Amino acid sequence: MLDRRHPLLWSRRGFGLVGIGEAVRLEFCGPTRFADAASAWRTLVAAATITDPLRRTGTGLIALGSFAFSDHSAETSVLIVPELIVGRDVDQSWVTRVGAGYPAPPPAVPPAVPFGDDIEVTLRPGSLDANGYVAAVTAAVSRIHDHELSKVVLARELVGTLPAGGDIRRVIDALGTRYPDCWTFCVDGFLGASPETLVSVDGGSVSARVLAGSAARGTDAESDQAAAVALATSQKDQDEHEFAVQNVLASLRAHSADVTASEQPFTLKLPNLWHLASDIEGELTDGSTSLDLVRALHPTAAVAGTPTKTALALIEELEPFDRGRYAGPVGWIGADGDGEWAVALRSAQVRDGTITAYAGAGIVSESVPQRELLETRMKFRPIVEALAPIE
Ligand SMILES: C=C(O[C@H]1C=CC=C(C(=O)O)[C@@H]1O)C(=O)O
Repeated sequence: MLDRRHPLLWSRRGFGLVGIGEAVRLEFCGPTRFADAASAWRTLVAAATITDPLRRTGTGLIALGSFAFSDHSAETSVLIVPELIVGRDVDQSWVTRVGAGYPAPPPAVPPAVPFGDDIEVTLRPGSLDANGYVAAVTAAVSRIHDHELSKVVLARELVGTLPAGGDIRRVIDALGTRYPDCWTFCVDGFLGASPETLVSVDGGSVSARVLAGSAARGTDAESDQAAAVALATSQKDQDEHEFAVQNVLASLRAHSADVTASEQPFTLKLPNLWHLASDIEGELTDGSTSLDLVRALHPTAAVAGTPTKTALALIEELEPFDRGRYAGPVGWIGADGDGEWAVALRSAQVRDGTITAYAGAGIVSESVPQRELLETRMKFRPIVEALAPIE
């Protein structure tokens, strides 16, 4: 189903949107990228004639989007309206056709093209190797001890070369199969499987899933359970998590008077690690679209730090690379403004035969640099393993 050359996908469990072709491509950059995208989307929707007899999540006119993390990134942020959208939920499937003429011609879903050969890519450190990362974390901890900030999220990249003609649909398929509880996405060559919902808007309700605080899975049932309990009771992880929850609540309060977080974080089990997680819910009071809320929320403390401005400045100082779309918002928006956006974690950008994967860790005053390095290694696993042939 996925377009081999330009796969466009958003999916989790039984829900999925696949885009084929590009009817409209909108590009944005710089500090105004979210505001520009929100306003461009309103303009586009106002000019469109939409026939949507099903009127359910993901039907009608939609755009898939991916945004750069930093205001200063050289990476473009995009909203792509596919020519053809194939949607699926647990009980129904649909096809939406987008065209310049009206009425739109009947949808013709192209035949599925079989996957190409297995892909095998070895990823190597990019601009920050293991020692460089440990040094950056050490520097960050000392800045936290100097009371410049409370938390900063530091990332590193791994880089590899895709074999000529490599079919990245294999990578996307592996991510979706191994991480069914994560958002599997691919937009404009940027792909991944993220466990973190930045924001979801559905018929006036807003929700988010905040993640911060991680632990390795155990090697057997007993040690796995012990790892989850240790995470749930670790003061360091609780503190790191609380920064992230408070940050999201503060951003959403302006748009939802009754927004609340689950009383205690819970432990979320993923194949590669445990996370501390909190679900946040509320009713929207100001008619914001999902893109308006993306703008209000990004960057959260789970990917930047606390306070945000100081953390962003330290990231620019200590990370010798452009994060591109890693840790930026990725997702979709519909004509009514509803939509689902994830924080683009466990992700990689594919461009001109090169694949760059990213992973980071939240650094707080008790952080041990070598442990944070190991944590990033675990967070690379989804991408690293999706790039290895199935055994
Ligand atoms: C920055 C990443 O994870 C964030 C999300 C969940 C847990 C995190 C942590 O425990 O450090 C990070 O804040 C990443 O996966 O690259």
